[in-house]
Amino acid sequence: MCPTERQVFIEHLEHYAKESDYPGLDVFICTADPYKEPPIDVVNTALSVMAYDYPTEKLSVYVSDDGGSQLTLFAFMEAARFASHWLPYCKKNKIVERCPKAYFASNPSWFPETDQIKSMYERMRDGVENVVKRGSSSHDYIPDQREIEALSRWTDEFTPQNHPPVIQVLLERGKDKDITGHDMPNLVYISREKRMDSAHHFKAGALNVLLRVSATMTKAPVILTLDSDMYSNDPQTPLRVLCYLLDPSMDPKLGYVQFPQIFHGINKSDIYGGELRHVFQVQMSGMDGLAGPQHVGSGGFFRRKIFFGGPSETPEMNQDQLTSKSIRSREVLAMAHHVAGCNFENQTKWGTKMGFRYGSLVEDLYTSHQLQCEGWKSINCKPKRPAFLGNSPLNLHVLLNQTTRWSVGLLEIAFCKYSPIIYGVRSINLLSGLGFAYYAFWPVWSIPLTIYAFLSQLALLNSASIFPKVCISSMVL
Ligand SMILES: O=c1ccn([C@@H]2O[C@H](COP(=O)(O)OP(=O)(O)O[C@H]3O[C@H](CO)[C@@H](O)[C@H](O)[C@H]3O)[C@@H](O)[C@H]2O)c(=O)[nH]1
Ligand SMILES: [Mn+2]
Repeated sequence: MCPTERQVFIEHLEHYAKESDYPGLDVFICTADPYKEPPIDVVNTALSVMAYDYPTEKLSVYVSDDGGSQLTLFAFMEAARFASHWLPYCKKNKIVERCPKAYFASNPSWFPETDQIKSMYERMRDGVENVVKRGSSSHDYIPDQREIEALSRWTDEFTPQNHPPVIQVLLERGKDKDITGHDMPNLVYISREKRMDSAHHFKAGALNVLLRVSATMTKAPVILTLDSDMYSNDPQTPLRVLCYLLDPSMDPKLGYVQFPQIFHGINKSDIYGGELRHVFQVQMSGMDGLAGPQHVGSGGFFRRKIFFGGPSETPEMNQDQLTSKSIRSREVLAMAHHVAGCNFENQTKWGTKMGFRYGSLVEDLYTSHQLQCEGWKSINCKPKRPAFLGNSPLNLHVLLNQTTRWSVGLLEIAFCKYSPIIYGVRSINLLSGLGFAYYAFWPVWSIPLTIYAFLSQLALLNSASIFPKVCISSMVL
């Protein structure tokens, strides 16, 4: 039991891995509602990771749109065009802040092309915001026939809860080039199939579709999960992760590297405690001193294989590599649509032994507990410059909604057969298990807290004493 803080030296990475040996990286970004999570913010998150200091031929970004919204797809079509200017701009000028919204808001140093890039960004932003305000994209503004066809899949029968899968490759590396002629990373939009009569399992279901679709296209050994509002704040983050994953002396059971969620825009007094400092700054370092921190939904770099069995098992994955084929080829797209179907998981181990686990709204804690019970370890990575920055609830209504969702999800974990107090007590060390149990039973705190909030006032009104008198003998204890 020893709270752990770690440090890596990225400049030493080159001593034990050449750039050509870096593993592929698939980034998963989830969004679920174009009105609650504005598409321009999701686009900013995607652009910030597309501009990572990582070999472009190894980088792919997959966006899951559970809102099944034409508006989000339209925003990404615009983003793909803007990316061809933004990525070379960042790399040429060694920009650190690669989320365009944050960059232009930060009063950046001015380069000769900054004015032009800024006005391009503003044009894209205004275009996307106007389309969201109007509620639909007008085909007159779209120059590309392929894009018009993609957007015309939104027919009258198409609703967010009932629609076929939509998968659109917006950028393909090796084919699409930026304005300087360099490759751009893959960018793929996915809206999985939804039917009223089949369970979609919320975010866990979306992530499992991303796991499968990416396996038909790129199958990178390393995966990063991000919420739509968590943009990258440091382009060197994947290299930092490689310092752990490629370290020859590292425990081979290391399954994932977790970054804390850090929020921006919280007011100084943080009246709702939205910073969650006890979780992200204190408890995760403590868990790191045991078997490792839990996954916190966003900012987790996973080895793909951990979703297919324990460290000693041979992963039950289809080994046929499709990576040599174009991701726009008919075969690859047919397979991708097939695995994004809502009946694909029937009678399979998805959600029980494979992928993100179903059964709790807090799928991150639930899945990472089970992964640790299977023997996987994790690491908490907390660099000085936050790797990601996200939004936290800024009003009481959103906060109460989030707390209710978390409480329901945590109690689902506390009282199921995978409850940390009964499941894995032998395979995971006792203190780690207690750590997970502490989270799972966290909503129970509401009972003593509510009593404490009312009892003293009621006692005062009724002139009753609730505390022992100083003179009684038990007070000595
Ligand atoms: O059916 C769904 C529901 C949610 N999401 C996405 O999941 C993410 C998190 O959902 P949000 O509504 O923002 O929940 P929060 O309570 O803010 O999220 C915290 O808690 C979740 C549950 O533990 C974690 O998954 C998140 O990473 C963590 O930031 C967002 O990007 C959503 O777009 C989906 O993709 N499909
Ligand atoms: Mn959120």
